[in-house]
Amino acid sequence: MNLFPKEKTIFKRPNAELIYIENFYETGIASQYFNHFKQNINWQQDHITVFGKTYKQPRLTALYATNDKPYSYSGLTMQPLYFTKELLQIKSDVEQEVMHQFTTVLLNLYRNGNDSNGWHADNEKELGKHPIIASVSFGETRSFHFKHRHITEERHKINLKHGSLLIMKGEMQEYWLHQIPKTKKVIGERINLTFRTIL
Ligand SMILES: O=C(O)CCC(=O)C(=O)O
Ligand SMILES: [Fe+2]
Repeated sequence: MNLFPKEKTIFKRPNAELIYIENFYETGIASQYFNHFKQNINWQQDHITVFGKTYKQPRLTALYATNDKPYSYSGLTMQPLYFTKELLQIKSDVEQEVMHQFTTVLLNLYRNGNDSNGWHADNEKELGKHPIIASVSFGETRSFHFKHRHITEERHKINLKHGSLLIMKGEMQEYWLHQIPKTKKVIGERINLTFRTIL
């Protein structure tokens, strides 16, 4: 039980709302989760197809869900494994904060600064219109960039820290793109969990 109120930063932008909670998990707990997921998740390097060309994804991923619904993006279909006890605990912590139920978590392991996640929106049709996406980060801080599709001045960054929670809602996936760019800095690993709802 955390007796300190969690500090929330709310970014209200045209067609989007983001909420960032830096200390969602305290450092010690976040480090335990990092080590646990590093060892126990079924990490895979899948191939994606973009504009007819096939590439190795520049990070490792895994999919877990409370149902058997697959998740498809960039020409790739992932079949989920069933949630583990640790993933269920985090899902329940996040659900209490967001007041929304999730079915699925996509995990990303960025092995170093060369791993990345290119400009995209989480707008697959199985997520429904205007999905709520909750993203938990463990390990190395990485910069999360987001830009509006039509308003060029609307371009922002948030450093996603160890133990943080970022919530994306509203029309964000329709009007904005986001990415985790590569960095030339020599940095360690980062694990990210993005909770989604696929019914
Ligand atoms: O690693 C992150 O913080 C973002 C992950 C992401 O955008 C995704 O998996 O769709
Ligand atoms: Fe995303």
